Amino acid sequence: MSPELLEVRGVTVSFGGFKALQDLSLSVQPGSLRVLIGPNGAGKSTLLDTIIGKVRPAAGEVYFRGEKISGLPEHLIARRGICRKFQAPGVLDGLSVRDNLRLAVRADKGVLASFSPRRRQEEEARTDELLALTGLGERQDVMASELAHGEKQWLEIGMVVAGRPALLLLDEPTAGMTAQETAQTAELIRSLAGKHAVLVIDHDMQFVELLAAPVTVLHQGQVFREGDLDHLRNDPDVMEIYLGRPREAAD
Ligand SMILES: Nc1ncnc2c1ncn2[C@@H]1O[C@H](COP(=O)(O)OP(=O)(O)OP(=O)(O)O)[C@@H](O)[C@H]1O
Repeated sequence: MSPELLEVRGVTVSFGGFKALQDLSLSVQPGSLRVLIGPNGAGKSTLLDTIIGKVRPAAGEVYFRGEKISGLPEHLIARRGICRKFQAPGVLDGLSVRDNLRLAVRADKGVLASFSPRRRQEEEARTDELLALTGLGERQDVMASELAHGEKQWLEIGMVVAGRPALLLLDEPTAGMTAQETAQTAELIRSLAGKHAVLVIDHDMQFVELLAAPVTVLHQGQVFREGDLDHLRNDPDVMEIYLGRPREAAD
């Protein structure tokens, strides 16, 4: 039995004649944190689209907990425990932070569950946990519409986590954030690892550094390198493809 949570095996994705992913293989272990980087058009978003079932591979398969999921419809893949942030129910601006999180907890447990007093208590306890996780405890009574950009992103992450995904996919979670918000987001994501496997795409190298996780570099639809950021940053071939300029210029 494979110890991997997710296994992408030899996946090729074609758009017309163009291969956005070419015989790509990658695996993610339970509770691990991994970062995907690569130049524009490397295939990062296409890879996430393929994992969640939005895009079907022309060749190769995706396995989750040892079972083949490629070819399944998106909602069935989501039900198995894979969630990409934008698939989650959106934040309701007219509700408080706490009410938004409680709704997400309730959606996870099922509507009928909230009628039992014991379940109501569990719901509140889980909501408290998510407030602590997202660092939004002091903001719990604030309307979502009043939140700063970073806080809203943390709320969204909290709402996704309410569904207890085994694998969480985050596409540029720090876009538009201040340096301080970015640092807090890195801390939040690191605290998710262990309980959830997390695969993060980002272009912001300071953020990637703060995540302190193994990095996979994609290039032209293939895995180009894997390793830690320090190592990759000193790899002239990575510099060349990542900066899109000849090695001499990068030097
Ligand atoms: N639906 C589509 N139809 C045709 N081509 C597509 C489609 N989606 C992506 N592509 C192409 O596939 C390649 C990979 O795109 P993808 O968005 O996965 O790259 P990326 O690494 O996420 O890039 P970025 O960092 O710019 O978001 C690009 O050349 C893109 O133009």
